[in-house]
Amino acid sequence: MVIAEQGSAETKTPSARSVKSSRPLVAMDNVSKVFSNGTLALSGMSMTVRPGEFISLLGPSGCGKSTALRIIAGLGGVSEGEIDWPSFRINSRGLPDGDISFVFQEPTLMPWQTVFGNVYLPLRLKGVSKKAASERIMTALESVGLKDFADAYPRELSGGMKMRVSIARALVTEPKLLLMDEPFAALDEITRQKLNDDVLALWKATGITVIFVTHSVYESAYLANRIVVMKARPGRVHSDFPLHTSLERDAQYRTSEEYRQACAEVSAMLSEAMGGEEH
Ligand SMILES: Nc1ncnc2c1ncn2[C@@H]1O[C@H](COP(=O)(O)OP(=O)(O)OP(=O)(O)O)[C@@H](O)[C@H]1O
Repeated sequence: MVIAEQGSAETKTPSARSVKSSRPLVAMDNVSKVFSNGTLALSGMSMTVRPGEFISLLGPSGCGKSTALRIIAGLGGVSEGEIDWPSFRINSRGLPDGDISFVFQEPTLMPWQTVFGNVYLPLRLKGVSKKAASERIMTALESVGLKDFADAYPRELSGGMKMRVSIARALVTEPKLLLMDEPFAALDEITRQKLNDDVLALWKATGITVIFVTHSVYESAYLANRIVVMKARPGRVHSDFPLHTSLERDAQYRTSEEYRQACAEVSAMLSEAMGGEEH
């Protein structure tokens, strides 16, 4: 059995690192979101995120995954319920200050800036001089394998490399929480798999907490040590469970019986969340 019982106290990660039951990073409590056009995107969504977790937020299109992620990032308010950031500094607007980075589906790079200049942006906005930022920028670029491309312009990079720049830009501020909204959906399968491995390596190396939105059962079963499946219309949590594996998540894992079983079980959970629809 790959999927552990819901609420199991210990969650093994790909590297068998155990997530300590410490103070949550973020807690969504009974959150509802109604947009100004009347769309009820979320209703009664609750989810607690603990340090060191790699959570995959999985659900059908339009179920409110991005909305939930944006609310966690402080990019959108709630209509009802509460969002609590017990581990973050809170600014005068009641929002977490720094410590959270967002990677979108599009790399959203500035074409007139070099790779270095793009990664510098969040530090520049914080008032850090280029000289003082330089080492951190180069470390972030090295962590995504782009140290030799600091002087290149986005037009000179492949889609996968642009996404790596976007990840380096998110990491350069050394955030506690990395929010990723279907970051690899537009990439070819091989590049996607490579970037999945890179994100796992970064997660293991830094101990950062990740919430990763995806449509893909395969991607979520490969990456996450906890899966939150959302139900649509209005969006809320359908199931929330840790994903145990005794294996390293690598090329061998992709062809293992354990991964096949994990995919089958996550897929069954997603079908249940969709009321038995095909996905
Ligand atoms: N700014 C907005 N104004 C009005 N409705 C919105 C807005 N943003 C999202 N919605 C609606 O809220 C619902 C949830 O959207 P959201 O983008 O969060 O879903 P999602 O699960 O991330 O979808 P997908 O997987 O297709 O990206 C959808 O019905 C969407 O049309």
